[in-house]
Amino acid sequence: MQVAFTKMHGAGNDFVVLDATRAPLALSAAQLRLLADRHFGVGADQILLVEAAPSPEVDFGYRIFNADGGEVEQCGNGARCFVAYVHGKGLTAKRRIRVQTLSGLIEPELQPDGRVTVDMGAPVFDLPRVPFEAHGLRPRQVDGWEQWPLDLVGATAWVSVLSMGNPHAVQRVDDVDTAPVLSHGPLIEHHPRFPRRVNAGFMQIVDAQHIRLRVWERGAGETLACGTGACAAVVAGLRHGWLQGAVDVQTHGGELTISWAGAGQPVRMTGPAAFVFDGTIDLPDLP
Ligand SMILES: N[C@@H](CCC[C@H](N)C(=O)O)C(=O)O
Repeated sequence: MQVAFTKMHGAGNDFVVLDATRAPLALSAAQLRLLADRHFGVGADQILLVEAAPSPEVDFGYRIFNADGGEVEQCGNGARCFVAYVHGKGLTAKRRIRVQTLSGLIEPELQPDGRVTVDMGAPVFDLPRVPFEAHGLRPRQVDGWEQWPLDLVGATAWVSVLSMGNPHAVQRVDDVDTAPVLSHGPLIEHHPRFPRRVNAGFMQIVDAQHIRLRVWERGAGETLACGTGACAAVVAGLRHGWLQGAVDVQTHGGELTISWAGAGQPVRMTGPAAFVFDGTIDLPDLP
């Protein structure tokens, strides 16, 4: 099967974007893994599927698949690339669109300078909805909000737990360059307290308006940036009182700006979205 695609990235978090607005596109998990494979396929952290609006209230449907082929609820950097894609490919003239994801509605808006701002919706702190199994665990209060202990092999990671539509465990570290992202990231991702696995964030506070962040992503490993991870880290930092106002998040792939006005309010994320190239790939039938 010949599949046309567009390669994009948002702050180095890279995507294969597929247009399924005119005809449905059903790819198996193995085909998605091949598309994402950096040696045998195109290469991407996530595959984004652009679909026709599933209801009159929205402009498009948006499905997201991790490099491991699993479908997920939300992708922040992908949301910025999504609006740049539908606008750039002439699928809509609108600069602000309403998009249905698995975890709800988001509203990305293309700015005059080419950057994109996304209303990512409100963060969720209700632990069963993350989902996080806290029974029998004792949290500690740190600067006004709880952190939870995760037993790793020979170590304990204290994490703030929340959902940005997808699950996040954020820990504060002194220095992201020396943080155990590659060794602890996979252990946190697969920790039994997270029944649907989790994205593991490692946040260094530079000052009240700046953080450095690395994220070990569920289903993709460490990426150059994670949009929902940046939102989750800033929300955690604001709740703990370590941050104030709009916060610049420095990742290995670029900078994002995140703001959040408090409980029940949506998180707003601004950052870049870039086209890399268009192509087609001959995808074999893979069950
Ligand atoms: N790169 C993303 C998040 C993609 C999904 C994530 N790995 C998950 O499994 O929840 C972003 O920019 O938010």
